[in-house]
Amino acid sequence: MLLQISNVYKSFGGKEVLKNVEFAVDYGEIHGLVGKNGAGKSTLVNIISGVLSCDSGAVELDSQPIDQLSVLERQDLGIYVVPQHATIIPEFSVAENLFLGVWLRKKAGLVDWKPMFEKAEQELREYGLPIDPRMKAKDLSLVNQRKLNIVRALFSKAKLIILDEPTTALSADERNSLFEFVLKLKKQGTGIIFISHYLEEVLKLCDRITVIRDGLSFTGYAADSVDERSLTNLIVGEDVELCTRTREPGAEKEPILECRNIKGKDLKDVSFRLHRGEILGLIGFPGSGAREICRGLFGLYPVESGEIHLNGREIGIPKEPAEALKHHIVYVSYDRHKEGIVQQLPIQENISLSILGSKLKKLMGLVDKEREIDNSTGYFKQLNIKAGSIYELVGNLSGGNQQKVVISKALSVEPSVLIIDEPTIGIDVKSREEILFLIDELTRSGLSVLYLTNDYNELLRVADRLIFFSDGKVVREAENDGFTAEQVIQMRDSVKGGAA
Ligand SMILES: Nc1ncnc2c1ncn2[C@@H]1O[C@H](COP(=O)(O)OP(=O)(O)OP(=O)(O)O)[C@@H](O)[C@H]1O
Repeated sequence: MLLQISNVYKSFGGKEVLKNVEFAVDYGEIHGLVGKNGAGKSTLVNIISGVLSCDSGAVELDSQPIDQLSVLERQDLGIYVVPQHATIIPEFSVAENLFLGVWLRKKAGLVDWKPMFEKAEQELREYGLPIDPRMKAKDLSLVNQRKLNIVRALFSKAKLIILDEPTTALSADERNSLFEFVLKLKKQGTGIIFISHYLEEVLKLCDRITVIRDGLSFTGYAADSVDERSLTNLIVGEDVELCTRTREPGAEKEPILECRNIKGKDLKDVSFRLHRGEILGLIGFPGSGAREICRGLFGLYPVESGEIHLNGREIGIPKEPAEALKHHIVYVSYDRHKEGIVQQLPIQENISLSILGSKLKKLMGLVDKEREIDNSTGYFKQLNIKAGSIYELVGNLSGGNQQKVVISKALSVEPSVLIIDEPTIGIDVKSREEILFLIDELTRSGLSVLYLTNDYNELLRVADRLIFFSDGKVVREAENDGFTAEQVIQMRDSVKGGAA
């Protein structure tokens, strides 16, 4: 075995997270690590990489104990974590990123660019990522940024690579391309730990799967884990009901939001309507205008001209989120770390951030503390946030529970238009269904939703109508009439370039 973990126990201030975990990864094995939000997956990864030490138990690499080694010492032995959020430096070239910390230098200390680019080109080709090493990393697609992170680990002679939710926000095609890349690593003998909440891909890609539940581990061969449903039940410990929206046929079509000829950098001419109580699915490649209009409606993307009508009345184009919030238009960003949470603040203050200037405002700029606690406690319970109390720091929560805080913050505004961009990132199957049920329920009392996600299976379960974006315009509209994800991909691809 490459990695062997036995009897691991870890608690945080009396909260037992891992009680007795056994886990092993062989050379050339892809090992799936799954569990509910807060089950302890990241804690286990941190124990493997050396960020945390376990309270008791053993961690061995190549049959040698590594418990006492630091993160850097473990990296030298070949353990690398590729986090979900690419750790590349966007303004640096691909080569500079690849050799970060070990840039090739001339005698005078200056960077020796020519050999550095040549070596980078050679390494990238060798590891199956033939991209231009001179390119700025920010210009790479999301999937190539993730691959660059993996190549960086390989270049540093990684034996064990831990991929933390590597397919988040990737399209179906990009996911497949990443899978091929990972399978190549497996063939070369690299051990891989693959963490994901997308059980379909875990079952497809992994040789073995370990489920962490109630602090314990259960390992089995993927081929024996009958299907997604039985794996879901093992993770959650109970049957999960899937949310399927039951639209009322002939529901009243009262427009609530209308965008007319919206133009801006990547927005060439966007017009569409959103009806009261409707969930409208937005589909399009990056840069097609789908994400740009979502952000533009919340003052996070520059819109130069056009009209936005809300409830039949023209409102100005928001220049900043506060202006959109005044109209009860809220956006949940795909990037919770940059635009969703403040790690250093407790849950209750994070949830309140969107309503400090409205619902919670008291005379003389004071905050209505009682209302703040009521509001946060309500969402804490409703979204089943896993934490000791509303006073726990958000930075201490698991990723999925942080996302629930972001959604609570958005719902606190009592939005009339909720714009959600990859809302279920990092959320486990049970929580995802709870959130979908909640959104479905809120639309029955008038909430209207713009829903943007690459997960078309999820989108098709909840959207009433779909609009397709290409080249900064809406180029096709369709009622969601029992389409499959494959059909949606075909429709999306057929409109690329602007043809309806
Ligand atoms: N530094 C810390 N201090 C206190 N509690 C912590 C700390 N780190 C993690 N926890 C708690 O340990 C538990 C496990 O968290 P962990 O991040 O390992 O879960 P996870 O399985 O990775 O979840 P997710 O799927 O949501 O990312 C959570 O309840 C979390 O709040």
